[in-house]
Amino acid sequence: MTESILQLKHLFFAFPDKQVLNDLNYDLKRGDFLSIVGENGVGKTTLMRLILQDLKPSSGTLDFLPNRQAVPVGYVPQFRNVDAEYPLSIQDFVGLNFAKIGLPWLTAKERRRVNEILTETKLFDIRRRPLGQASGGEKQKAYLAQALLDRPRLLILDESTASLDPIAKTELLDLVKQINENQQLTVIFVTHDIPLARRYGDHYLFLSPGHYEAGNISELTNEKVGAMNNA
Ligand SMILES: Nc1ncnc2c1ncn2[C@@H]1O[C@H](COP(=O)(O)OP(=O)(O)OP(=O)(O)O)[C@@H](O)[C@H]1O
Repeated sequence: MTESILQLKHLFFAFPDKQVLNDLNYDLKRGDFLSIVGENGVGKTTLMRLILQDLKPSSGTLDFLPNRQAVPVGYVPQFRNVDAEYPLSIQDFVGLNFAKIGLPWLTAKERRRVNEILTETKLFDIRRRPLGQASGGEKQKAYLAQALLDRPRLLILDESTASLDPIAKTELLDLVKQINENQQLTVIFVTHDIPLARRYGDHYLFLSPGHYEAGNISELTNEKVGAMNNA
């Protein structure tokens, strides 16, 4: 049986003036590609903040297995444009996570890892291009490369494809799916795009106010999306 890497049990979360998550239960398995969908304001970002331990559950548990240290988490944010004057090259940007205060250069081993990840994300040939002059899709791939540098076991794509053009969306998600399948990287893909959620996900978690549903991606039918959104 596939091992679990994250278990949510009776998870409740409320901001002082707003109940957001109600008794959420989910068992995330290693190597799964989980699409999380739901309308604006249902709590998708809140759930990511709980997983990233930026917020604490009001009650219930959220456990990494076998423990938190064993599950490094990578995070790719929503696309934000980088100023055209941004001075770092793509390779320096990707290597930023290795930079240490007072020691701004990388060791040979770190440089090798940066090159490996640039190759894996198909950025190697344009590694010297200033990030500010890269296309939207290339910038987002650079964020992906940065998130993969430390070999996460769980990758969160937090609306990371929103505002990319259709080709860039497909390129980014094809890359992630390849790594997901070849390296058993577990992926959480938060999106408003139901067709993309279906195309890449193995399972889905559909959040709606005060309610949720989860299942195999084939069960995420148009009828279900309509019914959940009107519930
Ligand atoms: N810091 C906060 N304090 C109080 N309420 C908050 C805070 N952050 C979010 N909320 C509220 O909690 C609810 C869930 O917000 P959240 O951002 O998790 O939703 P979401 O599903 O990610 O929405 P979207 O799809 O628009 O990104 C919303 O009603 C939001 O207004």
